Amino acid sequence: MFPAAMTAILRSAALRELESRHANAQPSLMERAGQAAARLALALQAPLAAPPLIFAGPGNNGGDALVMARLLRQQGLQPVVVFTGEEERLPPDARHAFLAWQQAGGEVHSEVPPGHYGLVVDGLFGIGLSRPLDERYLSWVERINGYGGPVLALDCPSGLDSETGRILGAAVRASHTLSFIALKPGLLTLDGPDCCGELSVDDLSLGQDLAAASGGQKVERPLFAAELKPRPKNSHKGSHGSAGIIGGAPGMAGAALLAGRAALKLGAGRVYVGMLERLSVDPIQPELMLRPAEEVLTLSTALALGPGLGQSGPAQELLYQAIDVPLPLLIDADGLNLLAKHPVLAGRLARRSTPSLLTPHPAEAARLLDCPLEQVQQDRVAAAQEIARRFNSIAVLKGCGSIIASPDGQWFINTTGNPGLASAGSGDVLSGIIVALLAQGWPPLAAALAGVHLHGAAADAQAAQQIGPVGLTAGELPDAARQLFNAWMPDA
Ligand SMILES: NC(=O)C1=CN([C@@H]2O[C@H](COP(=O)(O)OP(=O)(O)OC[C@H]3O[C@@H](n4cnc5c(N)ncnc54)[C@H](O)[C@@H]3O)[C@@H](O)[C@H]2O)[C@@H](O)CC1
Ligand SMILES: [K+]
Repeated sequence: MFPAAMTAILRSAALRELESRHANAQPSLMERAGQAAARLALALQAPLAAPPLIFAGPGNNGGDALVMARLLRQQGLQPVVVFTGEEERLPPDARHAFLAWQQAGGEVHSEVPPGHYGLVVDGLFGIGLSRPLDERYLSWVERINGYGGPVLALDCPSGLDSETGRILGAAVRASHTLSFIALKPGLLTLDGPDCCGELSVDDLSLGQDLAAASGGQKVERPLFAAELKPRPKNSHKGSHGSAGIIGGAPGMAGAALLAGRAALKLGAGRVYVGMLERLSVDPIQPELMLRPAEEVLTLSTALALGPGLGQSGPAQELLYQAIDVPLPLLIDADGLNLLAKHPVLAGRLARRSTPSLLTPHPAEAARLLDCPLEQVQQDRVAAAQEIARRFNSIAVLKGCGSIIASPDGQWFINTTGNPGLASAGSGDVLSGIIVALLAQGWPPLAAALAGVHLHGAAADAQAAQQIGPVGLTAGELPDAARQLFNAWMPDA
């Protein structure tokens, strides 16, 4: 198992609750945070050939930075501290750290003294950032980003909203971020991954409390490893389910074929593709069985509806019928747009007793929630949870740091993947991967987690060979995903 701290993601309310329960801990949580930061700085070694430049802000994040400065000084380093707050307005723990720094002989500066610095430490703001940066802080962030050497952000890169991953005016671009207690959603989604650099977590010895804390989890293989089962030698194609893909209106046949090819390569025993565009064979992948869409509804053991479906009358009718078939059902693309337009269909979906999965990108999510796109991106976790709740479905909100939410309130953030996935057809491949797992009998949440994780990991594997991120095509993903999936399987 992964240690809980590597996977737990807490929103600030849960973090504050944990912090207040440990308000009298010895050493204090702030002392532990400073120790962890000093340890990481020392481990980075090379940047310490010159003094570290440590920015300490007006709150407890600044307090962490001041503890760190004191501990580095004890190690014989000569940190230079720039303090941007007001001493008399510091919260108690940070004020204590401020006085301890002074008692240890440290000085605080209000401007950066000229000199050469080996490492810049960003202790301006953590989870307490509550409004966009003003001119003064914009200019501090610009200075930090213009420095050019390694930058270690404490808890969260300043300017990044740790709840949501939004940049509030400007944000520090760190080379390393050390998150305290647990991960935060904003580090993993939207703009967070571009700001954090190499992300690590120190649980400040609260690991025991994390399992009980209410929050989400980073998607890691142990979450679905129980479903990675070697195949019995005595297998036949009927043993591995039949994935059905419905979509492919005239002019959009490629979407359904991509999903079908992905489903085939992720191990569905049979793949039926029911297209509105009547093709008789996929010459690239003749294993795909192309059938009238209505037939696919009855032949499959799991369904994905939407890739290239269009929003015609027949498309709407197919969605209506698919909702009524008691099989695991994934809905993507125009299937989602139809759901958003037709509340009757949405109501029927929410009342289904077999599992449903929705895989919107942010614009589709906004249509489902009938809200502006910005509202979805302002809080991606909340948006995914609301879709899951409203449609009684597992929701996969795609984008940088895809969010997976289930109707029972669980939520997850996936961190595999790269900009190579931001291209046409990539979502169709994801649908194909997930429906293949559903067809093979995977529980729906495990199928969604594994599918999203694998899809991203396949893109990462391609990028590692310079087949991307620029120019990675969706058609190149299924082979890479297949290779990884087989590598992840335990030996028989
Ligand atoms: N409270 C605790 O027990 C612990 C807190 N820790 C640290 O404390 C941080 C949270 O501390 P705080 O709640 O004090 O919050 P921060 O230190 O993140 O910032 C809050 C301060 O910044 C000001 N502020 C917010 N947005 C601003 C803006 N845009 N421009 C100018 N000023 C702004 C607030 O008025 C407040 O003074 C965590 O991220 C973590 O680094 C750690 O030491 C672990 C323990
Ligand atoms: K920070």
